[in-house]
Amino acid sequence: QGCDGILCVLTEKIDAQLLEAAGPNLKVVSTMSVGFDHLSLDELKKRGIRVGYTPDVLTDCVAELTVALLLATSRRLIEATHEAKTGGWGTWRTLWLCGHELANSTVGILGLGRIGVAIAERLKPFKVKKFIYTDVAPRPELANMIEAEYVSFDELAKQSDFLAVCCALTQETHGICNWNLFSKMKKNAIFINTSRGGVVNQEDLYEALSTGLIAGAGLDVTTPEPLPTHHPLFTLKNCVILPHIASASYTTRNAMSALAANNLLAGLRGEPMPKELKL
Ligand SMILES: O=CC(=O)O
Repeated sequence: QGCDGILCVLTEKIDAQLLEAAGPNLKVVSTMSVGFDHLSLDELKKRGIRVGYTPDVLTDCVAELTVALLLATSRRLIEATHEAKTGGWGTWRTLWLCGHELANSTVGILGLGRIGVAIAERLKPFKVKKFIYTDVAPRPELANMIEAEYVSFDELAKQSDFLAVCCALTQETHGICNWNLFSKMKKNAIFINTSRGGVVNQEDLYEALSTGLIAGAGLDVTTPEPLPTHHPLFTLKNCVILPHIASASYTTRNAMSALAANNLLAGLRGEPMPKELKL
């Protein structure tokens, strides 16, 4: 109540109720995140409150984690360490713990932005054959950087050996990764999500993974967060779940903190913010 600025993280909902409670002094909301689906932008705009966020500084870190999660899922690393530790490691067996490799594969990106480009740049040296992407419209400047081809949503589903979700959570993308998508994907496909849990219909994903419709999924984000430990997805060997750590390096979290603080201070002083969200 009565505060001039709010610095928040992605788990804190900034909605009408909170803004009402804060009252008319509130000038700026600064979130320490690139995502802003936890902010009611209409309500903020209506009240003339400025918004800061932290794009760019986390791109490399998030892309790196996405590649790590993709490899952990496709090469079954979590299962493998578990087997090694718990006595499952017997004689060398021809097809034991086989996974899927990136060489000669098609990688699909759902929502091509800075992070999608950074992921593709990192995957290219693994000898990926082709990058494809879909978005609301073609994004030639970004796509040219990674020689990615624009395809329809259906083609993305059909052609991808690896599918990385990199889009923001909006009304349009809510639940977009559902049975319609999974049922068109290849049996060997690996689904990776480091954006927001809300883009995935988790019941459909569970069905797809447990019936072998797709080969595996790596999720850094879920609904809800934390995902309850009894959630069915945790029972699946072909589902690797991380606790939303994509930007968790010391360097990146320090950069995000500093940027969020500087956004807040600039907003309070009525100066241009280093990274302001245009409302
Ligand atoms: O998920 C993390 C972020 O939005 O920064």
